Amino acid sequence: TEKLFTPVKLGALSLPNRVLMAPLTRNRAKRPGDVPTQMNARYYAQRASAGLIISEGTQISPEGKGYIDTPGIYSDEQVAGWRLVTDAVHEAGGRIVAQLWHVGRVSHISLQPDSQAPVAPSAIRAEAKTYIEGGFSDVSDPRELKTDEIGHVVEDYGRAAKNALAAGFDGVELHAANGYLVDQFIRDGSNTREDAYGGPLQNRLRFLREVLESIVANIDADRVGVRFAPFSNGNGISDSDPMTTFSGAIEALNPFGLAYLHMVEGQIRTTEAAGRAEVAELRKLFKGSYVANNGYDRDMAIKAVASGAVDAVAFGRDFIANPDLPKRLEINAPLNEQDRDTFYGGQEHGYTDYPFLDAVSA
Ligand SMILES: C=C(C(=O)O)c1ccccc1
Repeated sequence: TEKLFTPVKLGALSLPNRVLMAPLTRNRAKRPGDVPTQMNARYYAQRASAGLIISEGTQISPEGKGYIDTPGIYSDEQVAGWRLVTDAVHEAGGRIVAQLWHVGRVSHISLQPDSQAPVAPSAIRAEAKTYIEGGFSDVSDPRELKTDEIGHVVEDYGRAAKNALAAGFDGVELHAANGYLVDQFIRDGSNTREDAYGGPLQNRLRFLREVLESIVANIDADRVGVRFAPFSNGNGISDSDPMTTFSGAIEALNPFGLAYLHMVEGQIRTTEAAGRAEVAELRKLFKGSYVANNGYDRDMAIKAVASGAVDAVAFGRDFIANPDLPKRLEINAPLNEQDRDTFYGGQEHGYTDYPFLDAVSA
């Protein structure tokens, strides 16, 4: 059988196959309090045949929220809600890690505590939109985090990792991609700080290092993954030299002994550039398991894993529409049509009502 459908160990995580469910924001947490629900549990349990499920981004604090109805992982009620999800996934024989998320400047004052300005490394507004009550909106002007505030955000990541374990997750993935807070510190287009967190690359990587130290103080490093998107300009992020910046970022990961590096290989939400030469060069720098993402289809995924350069492939939108994606890929069955109108927000329709193959063939 193709290597894509064989077991793999990513750190301490033993997976039955290499078809992973990528993190997918679905904006279906319960109000008030951004709490995961039984409906979320059903959605994730339907997809338990994934080698590993990476949860949707879950904000580590109220300030870390950037879109309407995304779930948090900082309150007791949210932890109890996530417990419903992990129990359901485990009962269905699956494995799931929590993607720890802080949006930084990609937010709106209507989503912030006391309608305050979103926080960021520097007071530079992102050329980005978010969705709030009533629809899309430009993101708000952020304020710069004071040097002595940064430690509190670092602690919020550690607490979120502890909460993820308490909620029954098998591990965590640090969201360091797609122009959100960690990415904002790493890149020179969004970080113009003049303290120890800005300027030279090693300073811009300081926040990443401190956040990882805070996380691995609460959960074993071989249960921790990191997601980068070196070549994406999504959410208005930019860097003057992505290859140098992310070579340094990947080298900063190596001492931790992490479970995996997850890389969006091109522009987010497009399919260009997967497998580009620079990606192969960055891949070689990471001394650990590598999860590839960005528009892979069945043939590309089979080839990438068979080549040995890629240990697993994360599929996003295909997993929205196909709860039994690993089986469909293995037997090369047709995939369900994706309904983009129900990707973000709503209830069961377009969430838990996509058909399984046997339902279709019966
Ligand atoms: C968490 C997201 C990301 O990483 O791009 C996201 C947020 C809103 C819509 C789609 C995706």
